[in-house]
Amino acid sequence: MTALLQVTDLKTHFFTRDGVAKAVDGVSLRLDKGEILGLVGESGSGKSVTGFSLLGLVDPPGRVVSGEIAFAGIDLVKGGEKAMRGLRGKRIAMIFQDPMMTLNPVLRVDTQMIETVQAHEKVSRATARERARQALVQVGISAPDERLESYPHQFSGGMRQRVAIAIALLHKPDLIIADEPTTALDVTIQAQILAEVQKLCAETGTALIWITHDLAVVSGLADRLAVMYAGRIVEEGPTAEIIANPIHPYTRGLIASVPHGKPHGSMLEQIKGMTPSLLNLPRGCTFAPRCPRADAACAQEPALEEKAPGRLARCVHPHGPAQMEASLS
Ligand SMILES: Nc1ncnc2c1ncn2[C@@H]1O[C@H](COP(=O)(O)OP(=O)(O)OP(=O)(O)O)[C@@H](O)[C@H]1O
Repeated sequence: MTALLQVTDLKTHFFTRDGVAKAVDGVSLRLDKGEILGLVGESGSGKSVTGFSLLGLVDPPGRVVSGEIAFAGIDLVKGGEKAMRGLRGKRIAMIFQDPMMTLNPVLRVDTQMIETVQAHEKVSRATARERARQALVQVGISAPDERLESYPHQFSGGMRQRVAIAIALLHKPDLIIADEPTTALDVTIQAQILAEVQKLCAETGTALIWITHDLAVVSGLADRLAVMYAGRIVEEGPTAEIIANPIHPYTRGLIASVPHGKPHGSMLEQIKGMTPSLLNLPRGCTFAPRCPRADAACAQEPALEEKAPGRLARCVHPHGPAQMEASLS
């Protein structure tokens, strides 16, 4: 089956005065129709830049230097801004952490939503308004007629994010890229929005890339996880399998630092050390200086390899089921 999205060896670098920051350095991803991928990693690992690259939204001093982004068979890197402009907002939509990246503070919600519909489709204002109304209902906003006549500042943070999600859904996109959209919201609202987005994607067959530093958020949402570290994917596979049995020591560290499901007051583990500066990456495995398993073999840069069926990891000392059991007992 042809993938909806096939990213191959994508490199997006920032050419700064202090040197070249390889924010995305050889990322490959595949996403099928309706699939949900969680892109996780600590701050600065290159998750957002990956998302922005897929939408052609990387600004100088950054640029996509090489690789291929095939969306529904269209090469977006070769096609450049022209190919992207026809898809962005229509077949590929983005939801940002700050809904005000989507919303215009000085326009009423109906004006913005109607304009969004009419930007890609020749429909009457009344039809566009009805579509906007339905989209608000879909994301759980009650009294949609009244809400349409409001300005963004008249909404709570959670409601504003729902409106931004409704805008992303207006054209029933094939793919939504969501960059930490619930991070600023309290946990109850987060859970509600996650459940709604999951339901909407299932209903419409929309694929989703959910970018987050919080493994707990995506563990119940994503079909597959891709874990990023210093611009690269270090582990990829089905969510349930990764959570139950992480292969890469970094993923294992991320899981150990999640409070979810652990008794109140229990100690959480921290991954030692700091994320490295992209301008000064260690040679070989970039995680080695923080890794409890590192030894001389890690001086060689590991490749992303299949360690078990459907399970990829970039590590020469991967955890396996046997070691997992031994270390947990
Ligand atoms: N405008 C920029 N100029 C220079 N370097 C940048 C710029 N934007 C991003 N970078 C580099 O890319 C790296 C990855 O950034 P990115 O925003 O993708 O990280 P992230 O994993 O999404 O983290 P966060 O959750 O904090 O956004 C940054 O650490 C920085 O080195």
